[in-house]
Amino acid sequence: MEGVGIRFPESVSAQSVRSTWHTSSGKGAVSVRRSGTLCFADELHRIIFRKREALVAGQRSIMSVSEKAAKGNRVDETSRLGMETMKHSVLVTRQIPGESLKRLREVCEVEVWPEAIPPSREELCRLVKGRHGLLTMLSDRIDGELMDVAGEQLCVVSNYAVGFNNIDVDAAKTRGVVVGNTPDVLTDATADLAVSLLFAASRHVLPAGNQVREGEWKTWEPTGWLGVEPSDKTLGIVGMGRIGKATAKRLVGGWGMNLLYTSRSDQGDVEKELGGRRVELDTLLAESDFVSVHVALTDETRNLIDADAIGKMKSTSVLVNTARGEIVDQDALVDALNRRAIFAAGLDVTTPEPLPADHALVKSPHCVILPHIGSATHTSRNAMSEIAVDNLIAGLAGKPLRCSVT
Ligand SMILES: NC(=O)C1=CN([C@@H]2O[C@H](COP(=O)(O)OP(=O)(O)OC[C@H]3O[C@@H](n4cnc5c(N)ncnc54)[C@H](OP(=O)(O)O)[C@@H]3O)[C@@H](O)[C@H]2O)C=CC1
Ligand SMILES: O=C(O)C(=O)CO
Repeated sequence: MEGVGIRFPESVSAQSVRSTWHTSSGKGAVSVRRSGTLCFADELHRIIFRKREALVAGQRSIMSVSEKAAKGNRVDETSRLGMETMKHSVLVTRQIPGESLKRLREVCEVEVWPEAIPPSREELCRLVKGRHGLLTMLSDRIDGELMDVAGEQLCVVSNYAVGFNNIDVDAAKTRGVVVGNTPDVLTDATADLAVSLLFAASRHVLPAGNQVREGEWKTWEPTGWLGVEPSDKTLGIVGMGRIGKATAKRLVGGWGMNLLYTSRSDQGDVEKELGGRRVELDTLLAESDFVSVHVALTDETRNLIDADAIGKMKSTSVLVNTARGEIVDQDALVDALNRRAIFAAGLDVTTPEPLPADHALVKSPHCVILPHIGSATHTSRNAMSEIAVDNLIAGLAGKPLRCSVT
């Protein structure tokens, strides 16, 4: 019997290759050489040579079936065989830093969207067709419709972010698509930025700096640019997750702030370590001098900080948001800042992103807005690339993701 030249790893037994082929194709004699090459009987051999495309499609469906069966983190031999015998096709929706894409290219056919601006919905729909995996950005909306456009073979979406509100996780689950994210490695960078925003907003850092740039700095003013200080004041952390905790550690440890926080889950360790008190949101807003938002964006947290919530804050307080723009009602925030109902705000996230330059928040002298740069350090972004690629490769192989949200 002649060999068709499809190699499989030594770790996969000849018997399992034979039975995998038989159960998946339902026909065709097969033999397995010691060299680790799968060989087919004549007729099938000819078919395969004439219609190589069909073989690839067949293997794709083997993969798709086996990976859907492998949900629940089971790895089966078919998946491993598939990894060895075919090249998956993946789309990376933006250039990402670091070397990890080289690793991806060794196991997959990789297309990277080359532009700095994300693909439009229409372009994304065109690009995802036939892909087995997607490495996506937080600006890409990955919903059931898009997954259907991609096709049944899609098995993994690896988000280049810890937040995954851009992905319809339920739609992914029902389609047997696993979803990964990149937690932990960006926690310090994002907490550092939350603290930077807190100071920038409370000390007018940007408008004061602009005065110098614009040649408007006339003299030292005893009453100019007066701000507020965090030392010994009360910090309110909305959402005591990884970044919330890291932000609290910096401000409680460094500036001796008192800590209030909201959390659905018990955070006994935070109370022990930082002496914080878990309270209802209303209490936190009313008693805090600085409020920093760190909850994930979900249907329950959308507009969590609305006009009513902002109305409970002290007129001397500062609001910081590094989580997601949709968590804060921006119209209510504009109104509060204009009325000086709160002292200032520092935002790394807005809705939409980018926020138009003529938006009232951009124009407000009491609001500092950054272009969503919380995780933008070499260390964090390189580490995010590594995790995102690890997630993608694991998902294609039907293995448990390094960081999974499904
Ligand atoms: N600006 C930037 O560049 C970055 C922004 N982010 C944003 O920060 C967020 C937090 O990241 P991270 O700390 O790593 O995530 P975590 O999962 O550790 O923390 C998320 C927090 O959100 C809370 N939460 C989740 N769902 C709800 C809900 N329905 N109602 C109330 N609270 C809820 C969780 O509370 P509970 O314990 O009660 O479940 C938890 O405290 C990300 O989701 C992302 O949106 C992240 C990185 C960089
Ligand atoms: O990871 C996230 O969720 C971000 O917003 C950017 O790193």
